[in-house]
Amino acid sequence: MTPYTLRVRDVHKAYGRRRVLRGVSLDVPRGAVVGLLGENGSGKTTLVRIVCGDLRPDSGTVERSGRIGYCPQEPVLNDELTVGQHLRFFQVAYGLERLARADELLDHLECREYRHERVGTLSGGTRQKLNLTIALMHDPPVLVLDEPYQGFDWETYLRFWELTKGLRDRGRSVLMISHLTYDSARFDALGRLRDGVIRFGRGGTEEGT
Ligand SMILES: Nc1ncnc2c1ncn2[C@@H]1O[C@H](COP(=O)(O)OP(=O)(O)OP(=O)(O)O)[C@@H](O)[C@H]1O
Repeated sequence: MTPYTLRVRDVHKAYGRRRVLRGVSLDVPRGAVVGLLGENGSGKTTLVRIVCGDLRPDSGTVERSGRIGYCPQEPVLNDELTVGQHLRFFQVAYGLERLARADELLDHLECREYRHERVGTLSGGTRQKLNLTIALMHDPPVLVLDEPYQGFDWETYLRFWELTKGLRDRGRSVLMISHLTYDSARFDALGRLRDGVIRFGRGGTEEGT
């Protein structure tokens, strides 16, 4: 069995003449949390979309074992539906028998009380908690989180990292886009996307954007 649950090799992607990715390679081992930094427009979202299978690379390969959980930067939620209705929708989409993991996540993020609220009435931080819950509720082996703590207050931010530690301990592989300099020590490895390629340092050794 491969020690990697996500492996990206020599990925290239251009939009017309703009060559955004010029040979990106990346491994996310089991039980590792890998951070990805990069300036605005460096190609992070392009790479994430390719990893998730939402966009085809011009060349190169992406291998991943099993399902993926994707937490996009902009929550894709329906304002007219309640939190609970979103969870039921994704329960069916993911083919889950029960919502036990979703309930656990809502409890951990302290937002179970919003279960019957329409999403259109929620604060930005609470919408983001739901966004994250949806990405994690089917407990996939590979997670791609695009600035997952946007809008979180400090307590929730710390809870988020407790949650991430739990994912690491259970052997999940996490690729996380981050913009925060003080985050860097929390990653097992940290890559910076610049000029179309990723250069790696160990977590805690790389400067922020
Ligand atoms: N669909 C598209 N068509 C043409 N150009 C695109 C498209 N998507 C992205 N780009 C361009 O590709 C480059 C990389 O964009 P991308 O969104 O991947 O960067 P990013 O690192 O995620 O940026 P940010 O930090 O601002 O979110 C940018 O110059 C952007 O304008």
